[in-house]
Amino acid sequence: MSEKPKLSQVLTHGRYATSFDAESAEEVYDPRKESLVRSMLTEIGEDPEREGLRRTPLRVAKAMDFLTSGYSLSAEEILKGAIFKEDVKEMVVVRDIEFYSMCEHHMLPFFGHAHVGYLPNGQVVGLSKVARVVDVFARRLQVQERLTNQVADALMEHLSAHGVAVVMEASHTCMMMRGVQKQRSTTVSSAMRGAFDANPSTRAEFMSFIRN
Ligand SMILES: Nc1nc2c(ncn2[C@@H]2O[C@H](COP(=O)(O)OP(=O)(O)OP(=O)(O)O)[C@@H](O)[C@H]2O)c(=O)[nH]1
Ligand SMILES: [Zn+2]
Repeated sequence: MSEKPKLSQVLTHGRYATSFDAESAEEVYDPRKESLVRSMLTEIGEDPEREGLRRTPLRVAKAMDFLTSGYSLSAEEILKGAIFKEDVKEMVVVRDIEFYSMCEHHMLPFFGHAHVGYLPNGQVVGLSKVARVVDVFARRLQVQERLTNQVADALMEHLSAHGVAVVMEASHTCMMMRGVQKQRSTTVSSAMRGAFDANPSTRAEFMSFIRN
């Protein structure tokens, strides 16, 4: 795709197309969001017309759409068609799935790794879909605890598994760049469902997999 599309450019998530304002010959993507970003730039004392910032409202609008694209996706859509019968009973763990989300308090990034385990009940899921489900919920405004629970509940619902375990470890830039300014603290959250909740040895096995 060329840098400057002739008339329109459909983004990968297909929500908006870019076009050109005939009068100013400026690329336009989402006029309302771009206008809000321009106002924000003015409010913080910047000049939205200076060269380095001219395309910033458009870039920010596109970035925000990507970072919140999880609202228009569902775990069900991702998982349906990716679950297949397999006579497996042993625990499956996908670990170190990197994710990027935004805290709903400050709209600043928090990011880290998710570890997801499940106990199959006669069917397994395509492994990439586990990571995609993490992204569906991460690309929204979140708190880490809710994100962790949503991933666990979605997998539990659609896999008909004996159990699901999710552990997330993240750094919150709202605690690093501002506020309490703690650079090295990380937050760990967990959600245990089914056998992982009921059975300490199942939970311990999962924890041993993600520690090594
Ligand atoms: N539980 C939880 N809290 C979060 C998460 N992300 C950010 N927070 C916290 O949300 C809280 C918001 O509290 P407020 O006191 O309203 O915000 P604030 O005045 O900006 O707080 P400080 O960050 O302490 O300056 C802060 O303690 C943040 O650290 C998260 O994912 N989970
Ligand atoms: Zn925050």
